Amino acid sequence: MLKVEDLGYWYDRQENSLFEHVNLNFESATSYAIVGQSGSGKTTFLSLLAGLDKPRAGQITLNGDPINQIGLTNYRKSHVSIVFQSYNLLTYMSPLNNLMTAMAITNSSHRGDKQYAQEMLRKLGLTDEQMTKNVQRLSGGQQQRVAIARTMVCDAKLVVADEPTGNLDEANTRDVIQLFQKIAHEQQKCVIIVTHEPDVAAACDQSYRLAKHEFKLEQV
Ligand SMILES: Nc1ncnc2c1ncn2[C@@H]1O[C@H](COP(=O)(O)OP(=O)(O)OP(=O)(O)O)[C@@H](O)[C@H]1O
Repeated sequence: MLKVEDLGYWYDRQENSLFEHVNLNFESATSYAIVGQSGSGKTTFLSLLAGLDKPRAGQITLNGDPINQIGLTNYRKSHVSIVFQSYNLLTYMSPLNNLMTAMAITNSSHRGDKQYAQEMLRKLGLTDEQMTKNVQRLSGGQQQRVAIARTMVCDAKLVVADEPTGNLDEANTRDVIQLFQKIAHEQQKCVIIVTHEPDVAAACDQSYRLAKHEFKLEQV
């Protein structure tokens, strides 16, 4: 589904490239962990996959089409959902309105379907009362569930997450991993998670380690 071809990246004034000649395939209905030492370039790599930045070398294709030809704005809107460590919800809105807004902006096939959004939030453990109050009044675990529900109501087949469990306790981390597995296997999406946590990486179907400027497939 998503193919990384001869990818290279370096920041201006950086002496060495972060990575070069990276070739990887990411398939639908599969979850992937990206692990590696702090500063090795995991977040940078994810930002290229999400179309937030452009590669210095090589290209990324989605079902055979280079993402720069799809157009990065269009690619981000229609093909990718992003989950951040800090949730990145619209803080002046309720969980329900966060989902309704995301469905409208991304032109989801569920656009305008309030019942569907409520059903998803209920599935993720939010009560009817919680889904209509301001998101800032929810716990971190609940807010991350809302961020995950947001990816579930959008049609994008690629879900990328940067340290999605970084602010969560063990129980919430376990729940969140299970949700990502469901998104991969039940919604047939491609889920790519940058993580420092061995338990999160072990729960994914495949794991890649970024080390010494290249990615190695790691058995988990
Ligand atoms: N905007 C930037 N300009 C210059 N250098 C940057 C920029 N963003 C990141 N870097 C540097 O690039 C390297 C890789 O950063 P990146 O955040 O991708 O690593 P990471 O593996 O995700 O790290 P961590 O695990 O600590 O989050 C680091 O040395 C970082 O300091």
